[in-house]
Amino acid sequence: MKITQVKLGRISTPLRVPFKTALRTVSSVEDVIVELHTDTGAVGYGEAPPTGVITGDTTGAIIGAIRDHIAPAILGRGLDEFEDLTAAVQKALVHNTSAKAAVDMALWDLLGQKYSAPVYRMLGGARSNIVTDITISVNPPEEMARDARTAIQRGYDCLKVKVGIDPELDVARLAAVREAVGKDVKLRIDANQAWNAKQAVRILDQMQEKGLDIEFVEQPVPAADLEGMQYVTRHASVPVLADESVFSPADALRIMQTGAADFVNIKLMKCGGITNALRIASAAEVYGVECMIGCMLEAKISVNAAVELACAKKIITKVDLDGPVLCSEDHILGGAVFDEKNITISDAPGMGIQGFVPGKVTYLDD
Ligand SMILES: C[C@H](N)C(=O)N[C@@H](CCC(=O)O)C(=O)O
Ligand SMILES: [Mg+2]
Repeated sequence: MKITQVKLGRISTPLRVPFKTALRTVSSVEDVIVELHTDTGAVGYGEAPPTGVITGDTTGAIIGAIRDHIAPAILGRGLDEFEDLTAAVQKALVHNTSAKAAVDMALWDLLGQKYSAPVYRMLGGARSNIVTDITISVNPPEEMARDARTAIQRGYDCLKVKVGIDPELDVARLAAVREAVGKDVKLRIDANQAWNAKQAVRILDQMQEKGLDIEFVEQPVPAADLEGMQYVTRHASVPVLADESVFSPADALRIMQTGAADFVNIKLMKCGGITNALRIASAAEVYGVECMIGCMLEAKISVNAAVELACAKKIITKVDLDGPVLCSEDHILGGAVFDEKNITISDAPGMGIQGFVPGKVTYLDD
């Protein structure tokens, strides 16, 4: 099986409600789509969203990185040299992790198709169902309470609550959400780097003193502030999960070796795909650090790839793969079934993606 064409396209999917974090507000998911065509007729699918505020990747940069750097490194090469192919993707240029992730997942999709096996089974096959949380955007407390009630009505029992805009409102936000959902719903919070270390400890302690029962806090402090993160991990009454501080396997190792966080969030868009995500998962197994599998605002191809990883590895104990259920439409055929919180993996070879609803992708060469 040889790669004969790297085809790029764009797809836009509206969100049910605007998605708001301490870093950005958006009302649609905008993705670059990758198709790796082969001489056997098999097609590998990949996807990358431009999450500039976290990865630095823009739509233009993702397209340029794949078209001008990554595609020339893999075109004409065969799947038999899989390890060299995945290495060529990572070595084609520095940074640009979203572009690398899109191509890397398409290569894994092809590998599974070549050997007629679902990717999650090739990687470990720990389970075939997972349960995701759903994100509540950061807004005034009463609006967040309303959104939390809607999520409960949709069947979710674990909410990831965004905080960090006007931090003085954050305790009131969580109090409103807890009151709206009752005591049996899990609440985890994501500050997206908005606090400083001392402020984080104060806010988290206030939340726990009020009995708000927070499962963990995600990325309380700026990505580069590992000392701050370690301070929060040591002093706060709530466990800490590192997100924006962990891009590469080396970042993950540093966090694990220094105890700067209790858990790490693996996202394909930060680490450059399944290949590096597996390295992070292996390090986590060695250090006994549980992982979350997360996503950016992504549609179903790349979240489906993350589902493959989550279903393969038991060290992934927390799931934040709500991209598809935040969308009001699904333009992608095949892959995992996203039935609100319940995600069931496809048992088709590769990653099970079958293409797109006609007319929804704008191909760049057309
Ligand atoms: C969508 C997911 N639940 C999430 O919150 N992901 C990111 C932010 C993604 C984005 O801005 O696109 C996170 O910080 O965990
Ligand atoms: Mg996060």
